[in-house]
Amino acid sequence: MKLHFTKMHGAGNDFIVLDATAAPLDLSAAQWQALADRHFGIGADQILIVERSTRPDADFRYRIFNNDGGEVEHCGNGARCFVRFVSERGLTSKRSIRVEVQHGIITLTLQDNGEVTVDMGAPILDPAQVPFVPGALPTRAESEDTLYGLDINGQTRWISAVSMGNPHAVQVVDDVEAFPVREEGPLVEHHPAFPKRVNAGYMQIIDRNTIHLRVFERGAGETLACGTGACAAVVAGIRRNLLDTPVRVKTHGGWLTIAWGSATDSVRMTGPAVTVFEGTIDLDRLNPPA
Ligand SMILES: N[C@H](CCC[C@H](N)C(=O)O)C(=O)O
Repeated sequence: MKLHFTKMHGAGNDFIVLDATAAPLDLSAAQWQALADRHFGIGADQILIVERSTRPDADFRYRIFNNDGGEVEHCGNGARCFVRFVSERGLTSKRSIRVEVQHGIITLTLQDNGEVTVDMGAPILDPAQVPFVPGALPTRAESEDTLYGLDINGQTRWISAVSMGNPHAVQVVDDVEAFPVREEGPLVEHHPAFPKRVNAGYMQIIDRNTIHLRVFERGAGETLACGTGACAAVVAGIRRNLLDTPVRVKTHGGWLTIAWGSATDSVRMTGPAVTVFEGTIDLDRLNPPA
């Protein structure tokens, strides 16, 4: 089965984008994983599926698969690429579109300078909805936020639990480049207090309007940037009274700008969305390792 795809990235977080507006695309988790494999397939952090929405209040539907083959609720960098994709392929003449994701409707807008702004909706702060089950974990109040102490390799790591539709555990660290993100990230990702696993964010506060951020993503490992992770980190930093909106977020793949007014406000993310190349792949020839 031949598949036409577009390879894109948002601040270095890279995607295979597939147009399923004419016909549905339902592959197995193993096939998604094979497509995203960087040696046996095309290679990407996530796969984005573009569909028409059946809802009257949305133009498109957006499905996301991590490179481990699992379907997830949201992808912020992917949302920016989504609107560039539908615009470049002539699937819409609108510059601002409403897109149905698992947890609601988001609005994506192509800016005149080529960047994209996404209204990501309000953060979800109720632990049960993250989902996060703190149980008897130690807690610490800091301004409006409640921090939870995870035992990671015998060290207590204090995290904020935030959902942007997908789960995030955000830590503040002194030096994000020196921190053992790749060693500790998987331990946070699979911590039993997160029944659906979790994206592990590590932010260094540069000043009240600037952070450096690394994210060990659920189902993908450390990526060059994580859009929902940047939103979750800024929400946590503002609630801890460490940051003021708007916040510039430096990632290994580039800069994002995140704005958030208050608890019920939407988080607004602005950043790049780049089309790298297009191609065709024959699914029947994909031979991932057993
Ligand atoms: N790994 C994430 C999905 C992709 C999020 C990220 N690439 C973004 O830009 O938000 C999860 O399992 O929730």
